[in-house]
Order: sequence, then structure tokens, then C-alpha cells
Amino acid sequence: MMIHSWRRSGDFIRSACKSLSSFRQKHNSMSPSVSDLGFVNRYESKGKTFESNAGKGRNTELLDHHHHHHHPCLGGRNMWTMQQYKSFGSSSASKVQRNPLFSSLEPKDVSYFKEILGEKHVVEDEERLETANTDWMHKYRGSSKLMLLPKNTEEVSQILKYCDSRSLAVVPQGGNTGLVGGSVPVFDEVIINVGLMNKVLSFDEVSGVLVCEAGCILENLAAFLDTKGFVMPLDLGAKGSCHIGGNVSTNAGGLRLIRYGSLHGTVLGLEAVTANGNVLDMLGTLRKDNTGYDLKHLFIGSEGSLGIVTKVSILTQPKMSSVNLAFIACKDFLSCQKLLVEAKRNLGEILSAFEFLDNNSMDLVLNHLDGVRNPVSSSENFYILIETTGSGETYDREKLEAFLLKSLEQGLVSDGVIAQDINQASSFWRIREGITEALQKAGACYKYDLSLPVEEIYNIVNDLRGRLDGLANVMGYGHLGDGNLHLNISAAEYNDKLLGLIEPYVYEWTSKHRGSISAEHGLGVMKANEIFYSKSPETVALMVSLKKLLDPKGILNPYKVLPHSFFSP
Ligand SMILES: O=C(O)CC[C@@H](O)C(=O)O
Ligand SMILES: [Zn+2]
Repeated sequence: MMIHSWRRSGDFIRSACKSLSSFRQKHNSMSPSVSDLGFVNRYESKGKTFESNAGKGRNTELLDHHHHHHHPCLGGRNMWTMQQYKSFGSSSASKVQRNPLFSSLEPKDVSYFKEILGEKHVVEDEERLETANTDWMHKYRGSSKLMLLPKNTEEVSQILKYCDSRSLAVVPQGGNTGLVGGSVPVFDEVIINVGLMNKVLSFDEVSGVLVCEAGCILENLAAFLDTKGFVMPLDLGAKGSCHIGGNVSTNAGGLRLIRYGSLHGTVLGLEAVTANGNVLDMLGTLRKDNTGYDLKHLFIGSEGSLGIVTKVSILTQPKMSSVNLAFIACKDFLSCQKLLVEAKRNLGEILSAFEFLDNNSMDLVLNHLDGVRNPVSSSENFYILIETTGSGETYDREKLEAFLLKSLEQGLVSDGVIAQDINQASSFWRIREGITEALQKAGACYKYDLSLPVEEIYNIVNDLRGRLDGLANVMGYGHLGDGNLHLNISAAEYNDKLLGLIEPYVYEWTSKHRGSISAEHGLGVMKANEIFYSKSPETVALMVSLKKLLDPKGILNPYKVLPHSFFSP
């Protein structure tokens, strides 16, 4: 059994920061104008055809959406009420209408599900449904009357086959920790929660390949692997409740992506059930397999819109004996940026995390979470967490210490401390991982999850801060090592004026710098309509074709991922 070794090291002595030479600023080309978007979509299902158009001249909704983004556009059949709009705090979500081609749940449906699943796996209890209908931030709320708890792939298949034949929409749900409204119903979709499918099926200690069911909780898998001397290639703040199936379906990134890469690399295979109940066995365990199209990738990150992931095989890594974590203060963002470049160069293969938070994020955590304190003695503008993971205890520690001392001398770092034991390390991680929880406690929160060139990443925070001029608290933090910024705007309550200042500004800014409007959280219902900021019309058209092929009636997690016009005939 291997143990973590958190080594004592000399604390850093604060030193005056030296000025730094500027990094060359990159100039990015403009993205195509939104009015160039041409997109027509015919959506056929068993004799019925409906058309949804988005783009030049045909459909005004998408264009209207871009040009008058915060326009509530309320009224009419199936439209949400103003109350709902306010509580959702998202102009995008307010656009969606229930697809009238979907059936409503009838008593005969409930009877059928009870027959195939057993009474206790068909949930009609109001309290449990309330929880399942509501997302973790309490921002998105559906009105589903039914949650199903299948115990195996065969049951998932039977459920989907039936729902498809009855035109009943469904939402696959795991730990319900998503942040973009992707894991809860928008209207009355039947919730399929795979939480009972939580078995480890096999673990090969030679290859390190773990095969398990989709409902396994990430932390439980990590604990299982720990007993075998292995680690999951994925780690994130929600690990105590999120499911591996949900992680795969959303292509979750997390804290160790810089080391182990994305799930597109570490998921070696999976099993998924498509809308008609077809079970696709792609549960390979091979590193290399070039036999035609690698279709598993369609189910990684498609947010349950093409099928329900029921099993996963994932490549895990041997657990290393030496883990070190440093908590560092930096006076400006340019220093953070330079420190990242230096960390990659100096720490190389032992670097396993490079995370950052700004002063506003730190203050938020200190104000809203109990028992948290700033590990460095004085307040600074930025904080960085650098983790190393390796097999050479002395080597790793000396490497990290030498690197930090050098950075201190160069003026890149103004203060820092290396965790002396595992408790101290946990308390450092608590600060970074606790930001989302602190934001939830602070009140209303507009969340953005952006990929941007590292050189540009903090400019959007500054620009937005200037634009909001004290109206709300703007925070920047995230996976700096992966170019992923979590931009969060916290306010006492959701309000249209504030939202109008934030959107589409943030999306346009991101698109202009050729970033992505969703780095790792997905599009969900929140950003489904914004897909064109990051994908070309031709690409979205192909996505729509794939959706129609795998889910002709569109019953799988509707109103998510693809533009809302697709779901509103
Ligand atoms: O709350 C957020 O926006 C980010 C959540 C999560 O992705 C994180 O990195 O902490
Ligand atoms: Zn994140």
C-alpha cells in the first residue's frame, strides 16, 4: 500500500516583486459574423415532418436572440412565465418551447414501467422528484412527474424503446452536479437515473483498465483504485456525488487533465443505448483499435443527447508515492502566465495540476465557507496551486522547492507555502474546490466556463469588471494549465439589467478571441442556443444529422446542446 507523502519545506519569504518583461500579445482575428449563420433543419419522425430553421431570412429566433439577447420573448403557448424566466436568470433558456410532438405521461406508462422495473424503482414521490427536477445551483427546474431507476443495461434499453414508441422525452441523470441545466428536465421529461448501476465489473492490474457501470460515483472508483495502487485519470470538486457515466457524457475535465489528458483519451470503450433501445457494445479495453470509425467519441461529451452511457472502460494510472502541493501568491496575471510556462519547463512530467484563483474568489471562499484560511500570510491579487506527482520523494520535493525559490528570485512569485501533510494539502484544495459551493451560498450566480488563449484569459475578467462597474462581483478562477477560465458573476439576485450587460458580451468576446464558450461544463440548456459562437454552421448541421440518425424523434435530453429552434417546430 502506497502512501502520500506531504513533505515539510521551508516557507517562502515574501520578497518585493520585480517588474517583468511583457509577453508578446497575440492578436486574434475576428470570428464570422452571426448574421452569416445559415441553418435549415428538417426533422422527420414516423410520418410527421417538422422544420426548424435558423439563419438568414428564414428564422428570426436565432438572429433575434443574438441581436436582442436579453429580450425575454415571453407569451404564447408553452412559453415559460416571467417568474420562471427570472428564477432561471438565463435569457437563452427562456426561448425554449415544449416540443408539442412529445406525448404527456399517462397512467398506462407508469404501469408499464412498474411492470418492467418493479414498483420501488419507479419514483412518483414529490419530494424525491423535486430534488431530481432541480439542478445543483437551484437555477434550472423542470416539472417531471416520473423518475425511473433501471438496474441494468437491459432495463435502460426497454425503457428507451418504450419511450421512443410513445414519443415520451427523457433526461438521463447521474449525480446531478451539472452547472448548465443539462441534467434536469426542462419540462416534463421522464428522468432516467442510473444510480443503481454502480458496480465495478473488472479491473486489470496489468493494463490498469477499469470497467464499470455508469452509475459509479467518481470518489468510490478512486477509493477502489487506491486499494489496488492506481488512480483515476479524472478528479473534480463534485467527485463525492458525480457519476462516471455523467462525467463521460459531459466530457468532464477537472483538476488533473493537464497530467492525464481528456476523457477522449482515457476512455477506452463504452456501452451506450440509443433512443430505439439498441445497445451499442463499444466496451473495448484496448489502447489501439483502428477498425473503422471510433464511435465511442460521439457519446463522450454529447450530454446524453445521442444515447445513454451504461458502461465505461477507462485507463487508470499507477498511484505515485510522492505528491506535493504548493500554494502560491502572485501579484499580477502576467506572473501567473509566466509561472505556468516555467512550471511546464522545470517540473515537466511531475507536474499534475496548475490551478488559479483571483483575490475576489479567495475573499468569497473566506466569507462563505467555514474553517478556511488563506495559507499565505498576506492578501495578493492571484493565487496558484501547483501539484507534483511522481515516484522520487526527494527528487520531486527538491525540484518543486528549487522551482519556487527560482520563481521567487525572478519576482514571479511573491509568497508561497508547500503543504506539510495531507491535511494541509486538503485545506489548500478546499479553497480551490470550494469556490463553486461558496458561489452557490452567495446568492445569484451567472456562470461561464471558457477556453481562451492563456495570454488573454484574464483580460475578459478585467473587461467585464469595468463594464459592470461594481454592479456585481466578478470572479475568475480555473484550470489555468489547460487554458480554462471559470468566469463567475455573483449578485444578490438574478436581474435582467445585469444579464443584459453580461450576455452576449461574454460570448462575443470569447468568439472574437477564438475561444470556446464551454470548456468542460457542456452546453446544457443554458448555452444550447449559443453553440454558433464556437461551432461553424456546417458543423452544427452535421451534428443535427447525427442527432436525427440516432434519435429520430428527439426524445433524448431534448432542448440541450443543439439550438432551441431544433426542438421547437
Ligand atoms: O463553479 C464553476 O464555475 C466551476 C466548477 C468546476 O468546474 C471547477 O473547476 O471548480
Ligand atoms: Zn472546472
